[in-house]
Amino acid sequence: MSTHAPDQSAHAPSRPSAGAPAGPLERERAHLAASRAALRAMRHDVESLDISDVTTNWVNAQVLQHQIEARIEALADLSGTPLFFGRLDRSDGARYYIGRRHVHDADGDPMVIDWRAPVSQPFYRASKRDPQGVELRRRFGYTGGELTAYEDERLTDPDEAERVSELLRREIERPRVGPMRDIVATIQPEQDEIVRSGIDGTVCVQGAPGTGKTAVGLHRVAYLLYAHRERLARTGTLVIGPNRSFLRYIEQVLPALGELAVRQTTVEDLVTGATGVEVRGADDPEAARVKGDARMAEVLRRAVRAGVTMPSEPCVVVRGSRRWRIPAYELEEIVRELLDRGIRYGAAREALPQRIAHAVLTRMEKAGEAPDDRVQDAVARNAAVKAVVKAVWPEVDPAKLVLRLLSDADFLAGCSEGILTDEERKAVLWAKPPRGVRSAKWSAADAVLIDEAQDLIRRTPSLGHVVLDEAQDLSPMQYRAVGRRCTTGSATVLGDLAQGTTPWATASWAEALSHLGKPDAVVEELTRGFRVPREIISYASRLLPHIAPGLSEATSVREAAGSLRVRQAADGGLDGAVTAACREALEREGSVGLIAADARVPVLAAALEDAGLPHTVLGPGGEEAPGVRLTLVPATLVKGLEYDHVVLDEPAAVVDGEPDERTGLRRLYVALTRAVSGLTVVHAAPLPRALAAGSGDGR
Ligand SMILES: Nc1ncnc2c1ncn2[C@@H]1O[C@H](COP(=O)(O)OP(=O)(O)OP(=O)(O)O)[C@@H](O)[C@H]1O
Repeated sequence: MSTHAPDQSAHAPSRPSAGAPAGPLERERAHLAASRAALRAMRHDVESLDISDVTTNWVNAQVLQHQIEARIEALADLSGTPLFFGRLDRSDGARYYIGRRHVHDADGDPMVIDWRAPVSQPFYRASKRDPQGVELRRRFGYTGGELTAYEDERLTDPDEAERVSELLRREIERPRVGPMRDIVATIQPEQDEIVRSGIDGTVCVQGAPGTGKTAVGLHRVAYLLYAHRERLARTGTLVIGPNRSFLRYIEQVLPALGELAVRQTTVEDLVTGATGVEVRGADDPEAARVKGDARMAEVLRRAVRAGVTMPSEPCVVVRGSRRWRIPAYELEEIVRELLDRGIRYGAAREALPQRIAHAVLTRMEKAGEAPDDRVQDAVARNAAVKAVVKAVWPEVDPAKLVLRLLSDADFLAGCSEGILTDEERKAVLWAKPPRGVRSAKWSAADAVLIDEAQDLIRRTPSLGHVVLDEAQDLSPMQYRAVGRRCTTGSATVLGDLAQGTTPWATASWAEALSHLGKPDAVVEELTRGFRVPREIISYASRLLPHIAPGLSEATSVREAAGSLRVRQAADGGLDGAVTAACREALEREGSVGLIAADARVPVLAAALEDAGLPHTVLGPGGEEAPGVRLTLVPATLVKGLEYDHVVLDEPAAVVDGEPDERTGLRRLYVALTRAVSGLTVVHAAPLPRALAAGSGDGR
């Protein structure tokens, strides 16, 4: 492999003069300029479309105009985003430039191929061992939108050794400012297999911090939208992340890949949106654990059906001069049959009048009448039939039902007999029941219960594909809520068992996938880390035996010696040492994250203020002011995020901020694995034993 850049190459490229034979870099720049011109022409063609002749009415014109505007937007040439990042020369003589989108010339011949097209696949997968018909793979390097370097791999040349791409290293180490970027130019083979796996199967990815799970999940959505655009346009896709600050961090990736219409949400926003309840309360850990337990699904199923009563009176339908009488025992048979069929409560309620009407019609036929469908419909709407339905199979409001379940001890006891213990019932019952659905201080777990109840009444529509990130933190009931949104579709489940910090954190993917309703999903493991330098990941991995003994330690593609510093502050000098570490980090390029136990955030914010260091404090909403490089991040919000330089304040306080030691050490593991280039740990209290142990290097 060889890398060529103006600053390294013996043949520093100069601008080609007209007619002079250009060097390789000039030729590539010329192709870039031609591709940009072709893209402008494609955009111009769409802009100059005249739709006045082809649309017959106003609505069609609006729809078409909207489509055209979307297409124009999609054809924008974003200045900071290179049109292509790679080239493949195949043994059969074909040459393809690989980029974020397809560009063709005036004759329709491709100038740039979409990275998701099948011909692009070898760009990501071909290797010396398996060249896949590729002779040369060229990667391009850009500086500020300018093509400045390229790197070649001759896959069929036996004399050329395989090594880590310099451009990949540079791409990973490019300072982070602002939100997450796409990795389309450097997707690795093991990641590409997940990105391009078929739409019909659910994939679960267990991966250590920084192995690219989030990146892979987002690129998979972009890939599926390309490969199955029509199907997914009909059925929809959804990305679910742990909180709003995380969603803000990732929100630019799909638009940068040309996908503007993918909804991104949290489980909480998903279920509150669907049920219309507002989360204004919080549960204590035990109540939350019980409410999130999968056994609650059966409790709710019983609760929903608890209102069904067996008829004690016959149903008498009067039509003209005749009376038709369905005895109570026959009505009971109908009701039992509907209960046994296990269909949704609401669907059964709609079917009941038709069943009763059918029984009436059977009698009419026996009496020599010849009633048709219209008569059946009329009977089903008869007041006597309606009265039976109302009494026997009452309408159920999901929020009211959950309200009753959590306020009425007898009702809860009846519905949870043999399922919950007395203590568990006590844990979930409201001490002071609210007066109504609106005044109730619903918790996040309550909203999930209401969503489950709603689904028992009416089927939740399924999407085509759902990506679930940081999945290890979901409760079984939350997995069910996500699962019912992809019953007829598929899912990509991403997570790390070692980073689970909820009381109900997933212990095994097999169990999680069964709650999700996808027990046959394939579980893949990613272990090659891209974010965290080797020295830092092995320091953090000291915690692994205590937090997830079964998991293997992540490796790192990057050796960045000197990236880890552990400093003991003098007594009373912690805040000063922390601000000093932040100041040092700010001397370097890139973003700086100061991570601290939530309880320490106000003190540190004041210390930064006193030290005159401009910063933003990350809140649940996730706002980070543009241009401010230092962010103070509460430990509970840092999952999934990353910073070029991390200053970690008082590890012992991070551990103590959690209800138990294992969760505390997991939180610490998350905090220790956010750094791309440097980590400075500052402590006054002794380091947690699991971290200090085995250091052997005087730390
Ligand atoms: N193939 C790649 N090329 C370049 N950068 C990559 C690649 N894969 C991952 N990265 C980068 O590594 C960093 C970590 O990726 P990502 O956040 O997706 O990891 P993760 O596994 O979700 O981490 P965590 O478990 O901490 O949430 C990101 O900056 C991402 O852009």
